[in-house]
Amino acid sequence: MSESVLSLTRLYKRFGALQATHDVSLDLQPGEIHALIGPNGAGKSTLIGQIAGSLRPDEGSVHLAGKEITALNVSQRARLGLGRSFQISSLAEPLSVMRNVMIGVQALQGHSFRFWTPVSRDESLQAPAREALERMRLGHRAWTPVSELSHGERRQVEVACALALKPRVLLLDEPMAGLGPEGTAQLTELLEALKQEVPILLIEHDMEAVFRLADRISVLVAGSIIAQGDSATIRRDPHVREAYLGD
Ligand SMILES: Nc1ncnc2c1ncn2[C@@H]1O[C@H](COP(=O)(O)OP(=O)(O)OP(=O)(O)O)[C@@H](O)[C@H]1O
Repeated sequence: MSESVLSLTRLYKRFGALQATHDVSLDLQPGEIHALIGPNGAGKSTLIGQIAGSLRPDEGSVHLAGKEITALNVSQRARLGLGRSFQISSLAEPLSVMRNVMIGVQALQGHSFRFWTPVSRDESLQAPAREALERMRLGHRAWTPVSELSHGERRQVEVACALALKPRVLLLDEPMAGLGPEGTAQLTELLEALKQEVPILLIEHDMEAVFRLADRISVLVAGSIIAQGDSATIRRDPHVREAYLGD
């Protein structure tokens, strides 16, 4: 196997008496989509926090492209290539799609204002934003206000915001939530095309999308990984069926 782009090693996180993650290890290989699934309260958000840097694990380590990032904060991790989209949309509704993506690039580049070039014409912000929008097939909507987009298009903009920062890894938190069948099918197709360039850790409740997209699946129940494997293995695992999928 090639070297992992992202690896979590024996992560523990406790809130008072509650062990929210318990000895969680998983990794993400180049070119793959690794899905993390589990019932409500399983610890998925807690794990995402430990990967993204908003929560510090009590024990264990996180490596990105071979470098230990366990002690780094959210923006340091983002600069090293940890890209993420959020469960709750953070787009600015009145602004154009392009402007929303550019704001993200600007924040990462660390120049919040410039003397000579108006932000809207700054090519160092526009070029990566445009490229990310093209990859999400949203080039034709670049100058449309976000308020006029469909729910599915907003999700694509959110992924574009993460992509414009040229991440090594994408962490996607329930990207299919609230999408109809058409939006889900379109995003599924886009993510399938994207994974060769940027491996994806996908947290998702839509099991049809997970089984279609994921090269590997980890099942988190009550803070512990109870099974890991490809779709076929996970579908027939008796513990997973009992704890999560139902019979
Ligand atoms: N800051 C916190 N303080 C105390 N308990 C917490 C905190 N964050 C999460 N928990 C608890 O940890 C457990 C795991 O929660 P978490 O939100 O990580 O699960 P989840 O799998 O993301 O759930 P969902 O799918 O509903 O979002 C839950 O019992 C939750 O109540």
